[in-house]
Amino acid sequence: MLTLPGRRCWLVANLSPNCHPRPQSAGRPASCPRLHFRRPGTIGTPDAADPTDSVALLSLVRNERTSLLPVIVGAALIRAGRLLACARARPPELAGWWELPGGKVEPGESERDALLRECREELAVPVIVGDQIGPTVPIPGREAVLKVYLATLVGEAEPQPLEHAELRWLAPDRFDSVAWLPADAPILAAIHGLLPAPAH
Ligand SMILES: Nc1nc2c([nH]c(=O)n2[C@H]2C[C@H](O)[C@@H](COP(=O)(O)OP(=O)(O)OP(=O)(O)O)O2)c(=O)[nH]1
Repeated sequence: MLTLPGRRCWLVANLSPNCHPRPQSAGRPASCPRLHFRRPGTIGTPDAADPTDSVALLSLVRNERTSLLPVIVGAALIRAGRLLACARARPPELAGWWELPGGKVEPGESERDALLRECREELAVPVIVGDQIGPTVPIPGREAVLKVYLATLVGEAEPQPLEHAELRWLAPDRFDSVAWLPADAPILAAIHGLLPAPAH
């Protein structure tokens, strides 16, 4: 059960496997029998949902099946068994820490589109975005979560550090040669498990 800022209601989720969402159709907004609204203090049959709230909330809940927190997306760009690591240049408190390229998902943007945009803005390269890798991780000190997707470069273009201090391609046995932002740790472990050990 969730409460929503500015909404004086509960959002109740029915997790029964027999409960299926109804798609949007002409003249009728999308609705989902899994989700109902109840005013505080009410029990029993759910209230009829306000359709405006319903659509807004469904888009939040359906937003890539994530939490209601804002999402920071990162790209695990892999080439020849190596991962692209990027040293932050700003703000001062994050400068020098290493991360995956990416950033905030803008309102109305899908997570994949945000990654395409961020890779263009930060690295000047087109990419193909694959599946999410590793867990969705809360970012310490921020009301946001980090989600990382596998990605591959399109064509021969070399990523440029347009917004970062430095870029490095790291083999799995060199992941710990740089200081990663703490939220990345479980995701790096998942990427590590995916890549073959380098031949020496
Ligand atoms: N891009 C990226 N951000 C990460 C990672 N790990 C991690 O904790 N973060 C944190 C650092 C920042 O607090 C936040 C990303 O914010 P940001 O300021 O880079 O996002 P942005 O580029 O969209 O924002 P802006 O500066 O353009 O306003 O997520 C990561 O691997 N990649």
